[in-house]
Amino acid sequence: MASTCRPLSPHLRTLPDYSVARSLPYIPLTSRSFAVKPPFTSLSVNSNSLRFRFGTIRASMAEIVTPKSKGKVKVFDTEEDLAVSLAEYAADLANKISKERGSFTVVVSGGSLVKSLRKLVEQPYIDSVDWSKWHVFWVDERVVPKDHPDSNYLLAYNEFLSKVPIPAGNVYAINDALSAEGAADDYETCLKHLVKTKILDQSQSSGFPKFDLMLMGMGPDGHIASLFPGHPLLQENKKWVASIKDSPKPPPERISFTLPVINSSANIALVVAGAGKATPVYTALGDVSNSEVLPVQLVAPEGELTWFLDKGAASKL
Ligand SMILES: O=C(O)[C@H](O)[C@@H](O)[C@H](O)[C@H](O)COP(=O)(O)O
Repeated sequence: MASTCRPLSPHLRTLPDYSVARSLPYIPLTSRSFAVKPPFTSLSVNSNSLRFRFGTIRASMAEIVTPKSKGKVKVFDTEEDLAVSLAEYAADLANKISKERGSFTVVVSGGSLVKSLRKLVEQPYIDSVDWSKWHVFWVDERVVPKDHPDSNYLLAYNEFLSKVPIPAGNVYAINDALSAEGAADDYETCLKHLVKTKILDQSQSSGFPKFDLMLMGMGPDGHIASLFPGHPLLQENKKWVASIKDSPKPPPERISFTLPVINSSANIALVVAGAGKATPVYTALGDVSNSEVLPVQLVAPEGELTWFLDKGAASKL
């Protein structure tokens, strides 16, 4: 069956003016030192320079290198610094991959992640990124109409998509006319079609789709996407997209990429800010052996994993 692979719903189809937010933020350069505890193997403090048309801004950052499977960990003084660096990371990756492959497949979550993408819609990226190559997906979506305040699509549309010239046909929102199960199947069919047409890569080793970049948040309980601690959906190893009707985080009905899809990614950025998430961050990155493995601890992509943390989220490391 051909997927509807819905782009923008009709009432949201008109993209507003995206030539927005051209003002430069002021980010003070500060220095910071971090103590290194096992299992970290090294730590460096440096400053990230971003050259803008009108000058240079700097974001202060410490980088921690963990044992390979835990990825690269970037710790920023502030969430503002984090957002600056995240924009540079995403734009660089997008430009490199778009040139190599002619398309760039990027997946976003809901939640605070979307706000952390705000620097991508500013200069220099608004002009320097080839937005026509972007194909945008959701790692999870709440099964609500697209104009519902709980919709991850609506959130991304308001904060990001409406501000950049990504072609409407490259935005793959769920079909909100279907049940959770139907929407998950439909989204999976959509992905299969995109693999066939070579817009979306496929992992040689797992056979699951291989997205160029997944940008994901993490909940305070260590959940990622709509994969929650102790939930049977964590065991799903055949489906690409699954439905859930008992999400502990409201609303209860959602669809989610499964772990094998997440872990087939070429790049994953886990973006976590705030002291309220320090405990699961410590569980995932510190030298902890917990009895119940958190979903975030199961993130182990084929490619690169990079954590973007602010100092609140990193405060227990
Ligand atoms: O639809 C959702 O609920 C999200 O996709 C979810 O996985 C989110 O990313 C985390 O819950 C983190 O959200 P916060 O960053 O807002 O805590």
